[in-house]
Amino acid sequence: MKNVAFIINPFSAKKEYHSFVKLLEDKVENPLVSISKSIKDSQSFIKKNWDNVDIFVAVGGDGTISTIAKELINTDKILAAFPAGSGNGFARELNFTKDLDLLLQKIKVKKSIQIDTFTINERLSINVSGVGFDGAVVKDFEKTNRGLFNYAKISLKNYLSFKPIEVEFETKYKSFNGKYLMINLANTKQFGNNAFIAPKADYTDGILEIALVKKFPFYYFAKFGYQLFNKTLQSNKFLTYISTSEISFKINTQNWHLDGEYNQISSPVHIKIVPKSLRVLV
Ligand SMILES: Nc1ncnc2c1ncn2[C@@H]1O[C@H](COP(=O)(O)OP(=O)(O)OP(=O)(O)O)[C@@H](O)[C@H]1O
Repeated sequence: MKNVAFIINPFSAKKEYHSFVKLLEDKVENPLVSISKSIKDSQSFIKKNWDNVDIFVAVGGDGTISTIAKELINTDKILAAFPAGSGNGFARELNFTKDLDLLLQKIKVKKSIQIDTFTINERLSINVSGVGFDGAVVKDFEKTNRGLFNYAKISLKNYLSFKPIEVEFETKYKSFNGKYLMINLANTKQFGNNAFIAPKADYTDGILEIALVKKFPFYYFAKFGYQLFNKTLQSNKFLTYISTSEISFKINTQNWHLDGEYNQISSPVHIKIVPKSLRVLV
């Protein structure tokens, strides 16, 4: 199998990493594999193999996929994924599964589509990013050994004491000014683990769904959770959506997560969709 490279993040994919390589070697003769110990490792591997690789397969979670996507934006190179993270939101939305045979079949056919990505003060996001409560949760979550259980535990622990963030939008959207639990920017429908924050999001429409979530009473957690996993948040009274290709606002926190990775971003923020900027294997 020529022109394909597999970039494995041994941190997100620690459980599957050795068995994945073994399985790959059983099915593909001399696969081009890189075990990436850092984002820099991935970047230099991609640079070194740029001319002889058409499809870069990220083996890891959304954070890994995002760091590899960054190198492929606005080029003809194709991104693929073998999901091995804790949430795998992007991989789920783009129909990447743990079925290696299926992935190899798709690689053979080499069909791709161009999807939107977006930037927050020039930093790239491909899936769902957010500020406020979930930014703070991700900050604490990164100190644990990850997993859905730790995520739920940290969320509940932080919730009661969390002070809503204050947001002041540009003139066009000033009617949305106010205090929020969190603001999520959704290019695809889900955070990961089939938690659908924006059931109407479409990664090919040139539009970003901005989910504005008000702080709800603690007893409401179960209902919010139910609707989140049931794709019915659209009707939730604590939630409003703005559909736009570009937006700016001032905000009194720097706690963001970009595709699930904690980031500090200074206010004001400018968010912009980059239409059809990433080629993805389908
Ligand atoms: N290309 C890369 N090479 C090595 N490490 C990376 C790379 N990209 C990201 N990382 C680091 O690996 C860690 C885990 O990444 P990743 O987000 O892929 O897994 P996850 O959090 O388990 O999955 P998910 O985002 O789907 O929940 C992060 O701390 C991240 O900074």
